[in-house]
Amino acid sequence: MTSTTSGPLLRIAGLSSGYGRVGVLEAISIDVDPHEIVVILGPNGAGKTTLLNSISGVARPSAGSIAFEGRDITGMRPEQVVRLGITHCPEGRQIFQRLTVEENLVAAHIGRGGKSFEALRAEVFELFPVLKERRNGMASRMSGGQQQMLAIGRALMAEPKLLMLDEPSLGLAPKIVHQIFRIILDLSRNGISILLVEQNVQLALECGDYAYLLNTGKVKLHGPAQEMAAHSALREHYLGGASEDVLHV
Ligand SMILES: Nc1ncnc2c1ncn2[C@@H]1O[C@H](COP(=O)(O)OP(=O)(O)OP(=O)(O)O)[C@@H](O)[C@H]1O
Repeated sequence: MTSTTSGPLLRIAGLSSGYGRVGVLEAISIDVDPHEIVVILGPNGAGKTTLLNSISGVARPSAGSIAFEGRDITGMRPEQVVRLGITHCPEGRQIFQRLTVEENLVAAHIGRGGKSFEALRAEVFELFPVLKERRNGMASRMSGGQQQMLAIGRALMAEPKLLMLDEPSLGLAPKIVHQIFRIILDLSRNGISILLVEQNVQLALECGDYAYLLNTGKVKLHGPAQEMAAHSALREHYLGGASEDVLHV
């Protein structure tokens, strides 16, 4: 196992994965380059969350490999994966509802990258001033948008090199969604690579660099985000009935 800084940050090659005997992903190959926002699209049940779960060590790969910075992390336990610099911000936010904003941030600080809790908290408060205002308030009392901000803030406390976001716009008002996407772009400009699962196809492709379309556990289409946005097959896939071939835009 060698570690290298050239090549993709994350390389998934021929990955099959699922839960116990339930196979979900079939021979998936995906790359995320440093500083890139890579978007994962696909209808309900396509396997998008399973992909993130496989990277973060929650779902078990049965074939293929996952390499991060050139190091094989296939099948590693979640706490090891986080320590290497991959943070998963799950769908549904999963913050500690009965803790305050501040307590949520404390719980997420694992001392991975060397920055102090205070320094990281200051960065999170700068990105999300509302979290500073509500730092002593109970998480459960916050709006959906504020809870999503807290979920991202928590993920940042682990100083990720790769941040995986699972449907961060789900259930949020358009104004808040745009705010969240602006933050995602800022994070990527600051050097964090992003793997973004998103149902808001248009916004995700506007913000992303490269995109993959999953359906029934397979990559059906992939290419630069701008070209994907113009691709009629993308629409067909959402409506069903597209060809079984993998199309490379
Ligand atoms: N814990 C689990 N155990 C067994 N099967 C699961 C589990 N979680 C998900 N699945 C199954 O895996 C398949 C893919 O689910 P997954 O959540 O990865 O899809 P998705 O693309 O993220 O969809 P959604 O947009 O609905 O979240 C589905 O058929 C689902 O029923």
